[in-house]
Amino acid sequence: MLRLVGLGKSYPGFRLRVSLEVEAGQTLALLGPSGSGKSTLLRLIAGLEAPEVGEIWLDGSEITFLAPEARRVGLVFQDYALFPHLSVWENIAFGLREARWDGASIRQRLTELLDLTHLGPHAQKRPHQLSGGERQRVALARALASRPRLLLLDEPLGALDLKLRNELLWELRAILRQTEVPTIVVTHDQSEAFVIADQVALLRNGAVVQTGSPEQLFRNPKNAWVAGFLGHRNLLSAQQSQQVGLPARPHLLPPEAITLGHGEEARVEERVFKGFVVGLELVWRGCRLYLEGPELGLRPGDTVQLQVDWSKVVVLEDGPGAEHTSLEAPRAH
Ligand SMILES: Nc1ncnc2c1ncn2[C@@H]1O[C@H](COP(=O)(O)OP(=O)(O)OP(=O)(O)O)[C@@H](O)[C@H]1O
Repeated sequence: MLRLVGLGKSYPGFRLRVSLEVEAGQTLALLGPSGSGKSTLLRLIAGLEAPEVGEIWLDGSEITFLAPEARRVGLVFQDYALFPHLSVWENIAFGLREARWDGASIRQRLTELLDLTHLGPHAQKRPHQLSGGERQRVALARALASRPRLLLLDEPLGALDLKLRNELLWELRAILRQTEVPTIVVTHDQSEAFVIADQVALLRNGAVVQTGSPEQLFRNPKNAWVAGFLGHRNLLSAQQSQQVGLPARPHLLPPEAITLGHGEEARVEERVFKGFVVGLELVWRGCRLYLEGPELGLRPGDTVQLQVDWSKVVVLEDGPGAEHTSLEAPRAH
């Protein structure tokens, strides 16, 4: 198990302070906008940088100032950093040879890893003869080879195109589920974090804003910033909340709180075709709401009945830094 206690590092205009825990066998996604400190935190844990304050504990012993190679931490970088002149087999075996494993143990470990990552048929190829996804799996197998106590992945799907990312996301999830090694994955993509991770830590300006399982975070975001970053749309300010009859503090109307087809009248302002779903922008009690769902044949100017289940409305924390700024959201909807 990994435990970070008040771990801190500063750069001009930036200050990181983080306390976190990752349990054995769990995958934690470090999610946050660009510049929030994800890579800095990963570098501190890997020992590539020294912290100014705080402690790092791994399996009950402190490793805060241990040399990187003494930490038994497996690292996968965004560009995979494979050795171009070595075969898949040799890339994966490299660290084991350095650590003076005997030939029979190396062969046995390699067989296990090639099996786990389905790379058997590619064992004799060089990196340039592999697809992006295969290269990613080689990097993963290499990081896992010497049985690390912790696995760190920095934007593991970052370099790949969208279609491949989706495929590999599921492969990565399956491989991580099969390994007992606690893992930290850095990503700025909420959907990626949700597929891979058991726990998500949401980072902003060098601090953890909220941690929890993907469902906990999505269903109970702490404030409008968290909700907005996770892709929620129907965020009401204190004033808008009052306007629709709620107490004067920020609220979230999650999709499951809104049903169409009965209730009060709302006006359709915009309709956008998104492939599997249709997005509708509605005006209800003077507030704009956005909903996605199956095609209902509605067009701008139409009216539709809308009902809010008030028991499903989420109360959000107020205060400085809690508000949602769309510039930091991971992507436009
Ligand atoms: N070596 C360094 N010297 C000075 N400032 C640095 C250094 N490394 C990072 N920073 C600053 O620290 C802050 C956090 O950077 P970091 O790379 O950890 O963010 P990130 O969340 O990983 O961002 P991204 O998603 O863009 O990779 C940024 O403001 C960055 O400019």
